Amino acid sequence: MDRAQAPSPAAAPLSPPAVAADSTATPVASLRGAALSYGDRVLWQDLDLDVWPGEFLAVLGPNGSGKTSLLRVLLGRQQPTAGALTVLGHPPRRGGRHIGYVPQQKSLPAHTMLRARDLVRLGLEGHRWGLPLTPGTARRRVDELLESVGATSYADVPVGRLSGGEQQRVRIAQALATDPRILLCDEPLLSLDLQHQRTVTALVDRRRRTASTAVVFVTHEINPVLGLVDRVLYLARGGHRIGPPDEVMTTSALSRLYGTHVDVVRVHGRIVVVGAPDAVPVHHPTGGPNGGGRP
Ligand SMILES: Nc1ncnc2c1ncn2[C@@H]1O[C@H](COP(=O)(O)OP(=O)(O)OP(=O)(O)O)[C@@H](O)[C@H]1O
Repeated sequence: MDRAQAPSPAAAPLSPPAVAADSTATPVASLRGAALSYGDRVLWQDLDLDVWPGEFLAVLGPNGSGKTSLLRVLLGRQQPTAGALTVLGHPPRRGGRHIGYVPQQKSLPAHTMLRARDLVRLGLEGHRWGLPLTPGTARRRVDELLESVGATSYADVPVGRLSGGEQQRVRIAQALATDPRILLCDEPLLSLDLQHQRTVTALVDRRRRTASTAVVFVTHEINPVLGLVDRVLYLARGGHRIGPPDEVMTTSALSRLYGTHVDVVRVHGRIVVVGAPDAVPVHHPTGGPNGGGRP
C-alpha cells in the first residue's frame, strides 16, 4: 500500500467531538504533521490530531505500532522526528504540570515497603512548584485522592502486597495528584479482571466528566471502554486512522490500514477484529515526495 492509498490520515485538524462541543474550547494537545521513527523504521507519520478537554481518545494498534512511544512524546520524554506539537499550549517537557500519567502496569516488587499513601504523596510533591505543602495539607490531599479511587482501606499497606487491581487504583490516584488536564494511560487494564477493569474505567471516566480532563487511553482491547470512547486513533504499519469507533473499527478501514483483509465484526455489542497481523512489520520509507512510501 503506498501513501496515495493510505487510509485518510486526518489531513486537516479534526473538529471537537461532541464532548467538547463548546466552540471556545482549545485543544489540550495538538499535533501537526507529527512523526516518530527509530532509525529508518517509521512508527507513525503525518499525524494531525487535536485532543479536546473531556475527550476520551483510545489509542489502539498491534504490538510495536508506537502507542507507548506516542505517550512518551506527549510527556516530553521522546522527541518527535518531525512535525509540531503542543501540550497545554507549550512544547511538551518532562515533568510538565497538569499532565497525569498512568504507566504500563508492572507489578511492584513484593518487597516494596512504600505504602500506597507514599506513592500518592510522591505524585503530589513531584509536580509541585513553589512553596512545599504543609504536612497537614499534604496528608489531607493524599487522603482525598486515595478516597476518590476507593483505596482508603489499604492506604497504609506496602504497595508490593497489593493486588494488581489495587495497585492500579493507587497509580491512578498518583496520576490525579497533579490535578491533570490531560491524563495519559498506558494499558491500565492489562491483567485486570472484569470487575477491576470496570472500576478503573469508571474512575478515569469520572475524572474526565467532572473535571473535563482529556483522556488518552492506550489499550489493546477496545471493548472494555467502547461505551466511553469519543474517538479512536488506530496505529498500524506506519499509518494511522482517526475517528469515532464506528468509522475506524470497520472491515474496510482496518483492512486498508493493515494492507491486508481484516474482518471487523460486532457480536452482542462487542467488536471483534479477526485476521489482523499481530506485530508490525518493519517499515522502511523509500524517501518519496511525501516522506516515504511503503515497501
Ligand atoms: N528508544 C528506542 N529505540 C529504538 N527502538 C525503540 C525505542 N523505543 C521503542 N522502540 C521500538 O519502537 C517500537 C514501538 O514501541 P512502543 O512501545 O511504542 O510500541 P507499542 O505500540 O506501545 O507496543 P506494545 O503494544 O507492545 O506495548 C517497538 O518495536 C520498540 O521496540
